[in-house]
Amino acid sequence: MVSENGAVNEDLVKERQNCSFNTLELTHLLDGGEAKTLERKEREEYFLSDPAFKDEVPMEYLSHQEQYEHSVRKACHMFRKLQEMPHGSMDNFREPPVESVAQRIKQLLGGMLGSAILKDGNPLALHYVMFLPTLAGQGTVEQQAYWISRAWNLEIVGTYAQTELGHGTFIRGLETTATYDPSTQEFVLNSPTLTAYKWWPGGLGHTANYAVVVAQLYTQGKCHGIHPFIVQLRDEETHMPMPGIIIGEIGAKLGMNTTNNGYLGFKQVRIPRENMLMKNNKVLEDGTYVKSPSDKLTYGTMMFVRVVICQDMASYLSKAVTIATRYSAVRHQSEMKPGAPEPQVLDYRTQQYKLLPSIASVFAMKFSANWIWEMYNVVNSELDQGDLERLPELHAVSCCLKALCTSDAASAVEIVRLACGGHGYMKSSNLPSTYGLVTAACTYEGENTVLLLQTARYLMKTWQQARSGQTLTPSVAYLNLYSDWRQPRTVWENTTDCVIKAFYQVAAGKVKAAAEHMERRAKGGMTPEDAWNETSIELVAASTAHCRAFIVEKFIETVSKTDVSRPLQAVLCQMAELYAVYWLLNNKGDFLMFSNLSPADVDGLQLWLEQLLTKLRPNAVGIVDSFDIHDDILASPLGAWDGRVYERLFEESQKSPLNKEPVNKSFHEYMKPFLRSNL
Ligand SMILES: Cc1cc2nc3c(=O)[nH]c(=O)nc-3n(C[C@H](O)[C@H](O)[C@H](O)COP(=O)(O)OP(=O)(O)OC[C@H]3O[C@@H](n4cnc5c(N)ncnc54)[C@H](O)[C@@H]3O)c2cc1C
Repeated sequence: MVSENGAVNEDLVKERQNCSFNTLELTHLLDGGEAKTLERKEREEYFLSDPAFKDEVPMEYLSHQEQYEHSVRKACHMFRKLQEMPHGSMDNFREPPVESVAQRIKQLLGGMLGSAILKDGNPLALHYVMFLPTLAGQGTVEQQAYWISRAWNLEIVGTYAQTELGHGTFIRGLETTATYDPSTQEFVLNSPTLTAYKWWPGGLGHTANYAVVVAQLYTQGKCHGIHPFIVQLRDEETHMPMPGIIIGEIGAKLGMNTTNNGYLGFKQVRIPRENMLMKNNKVLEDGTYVKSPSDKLTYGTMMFVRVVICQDMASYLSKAVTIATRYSAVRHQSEMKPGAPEPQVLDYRTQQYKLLPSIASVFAMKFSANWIWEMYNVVNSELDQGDLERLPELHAVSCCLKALCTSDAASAVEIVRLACGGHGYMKSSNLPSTYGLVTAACTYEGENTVLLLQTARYLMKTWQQARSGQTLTPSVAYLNLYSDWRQPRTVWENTTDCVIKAFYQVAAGKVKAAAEHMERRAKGGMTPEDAWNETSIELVAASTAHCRAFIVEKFIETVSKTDVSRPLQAVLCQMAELYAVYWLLNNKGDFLMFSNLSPADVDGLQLWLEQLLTKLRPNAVGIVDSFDIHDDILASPLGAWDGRVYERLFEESQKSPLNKEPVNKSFHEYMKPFLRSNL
């Protein structure tokens, strides 16, 4: 039913009336408390009410070049506003004090506010996300004092240039060289081949004037592997490329078209010795190389970035499911019963199956990101005391969690986009650009398959330890418990305890199978490397099962411990169960093979899934409303709070430049002569 006079759509009004819990309570829970919700809303109001961020013509109708120019304008305005943002207005009466500038920057670059202002990527993002943290993490105290203050005050704009045309994952294979010349105390940077050109860094094309460049270090005739160097790319006044710097943008991509990803080649470019970031390894004036005692210290930044990625994935997905769920409540289609009115598409079981598990995934990602953040802090404080024991475990968990959160988010965004039928294919729905942003994260900061294989390496090691009877660290302790999956089966029960156990049984079974198959290959005469490669499909599957098991466990554990009202508790538990049963049924072969599940139990599980969908259906709109996403952040006619889907879609269509004139000149230039010539 279409609303009159701009009122809220009647279906949405009904949905909201039928919601069984207090949506504000869930909003506060997700934000981390009422004060945080208020802070968020103030921040959103401060930025989103600014007319400088509004587009007269939607960005997608601009040329590539215009899109870039608008993005730079918006990005500069965004960070200027951030600097001017009142810091203390709330300090006097709010505890804890208002968020730090670093937190605000994170919000401005993240999946909510950031993607509302710049839908297709921010050309200044890398300056904050990678350039500054690398200076902080890898520079000496003197280097930090000089470079961080210049970067922080935006006297210079930087990026992080690691990936090359020829190498991404395999960073030891990078070809850019930095050769030390003791006679001038300079490094000479060179790109010996085309494949040595840097390729991908955000902001590199036309935005940054400096970069941290990762290159093979040569001194005294010897290669010491890859190291980071600060290189000036462009003149600070004219922005012209510096001598010997070959620089530009890599071109249009599936998404993120305004991040200005660039290429960079060096022709014997000289930089002072002091521009090598020397917190860990050093080159002395005479060219002597001094190696750091431990290079594990850079793990911290990597892990921090992965946690942030998981949080961002939850944000992007929460936007997509809000759009698709509100639309599904407003959209009526077909006849369920002959002659009956067309139902809301949300009432179709298959539609619920597309939307509700995707909504549940948002919670799963948020809770597991919180959990790994706590683990990160514990392990970091242990590191300060010289205790490195849990570092490999944290590394393994962060790798697979980044991989699953990004790949789940990418498939869920696509599922809910399809759930919006044709309208989901419209750029204006904001679902295509959301997909572009999310799927990129499957590749950057560690390609997902490669990350899962890193977790697998850890699992293979711990598997050997389990076999030799050693006690294992918490996230892999299940390998001790379920190492023998051929032990007699016990009775299956549709309970969360039984389900969690089953996920771990599957993970243990898959770890064991991969380990045994690798061993068998090695015994058959294969080199360990070949055996690894031959077994890698199963290794990736083992990592995935391991990660899914702890996401399920953390989800169920978190909701059972959360102190909330009973109606909300019920909804959260249903979400956690739905998430678990959905993934269980999606992989039932594994569960039949490795857990207590038998074929006779599958019908019961299917019924459980359907019952959960039925229970959650009346709260679907309420749950996405609780995400409390500002209409300007959703930026979608399908998902706005008032549900005026058709009016808004039509309004959006009017923004197409083609509709500015009744007849396009191409009719007279091409069509008419063509049509006439056929007479
Ligand atoms: C949007 C975006 C932004 C980016 N921003 C930056 C940036 O700011 N700075 C920067 O330096 N880089 C950046 N990158 C580059 C990014 O880090 C690399 O794309 C990434 O590391 C993967 O490397 P690759 O593209 O060379 O893929 P490859 O490593 O060539 O991977 C190709 C395929 O080979 C497989 N593969 C590779 N190695 C193995 C292995 N050991 N075992 C099994 N399979 C393997 C992979 O799984 C994949 O399927 C960005 C990339 C994207 C998409």
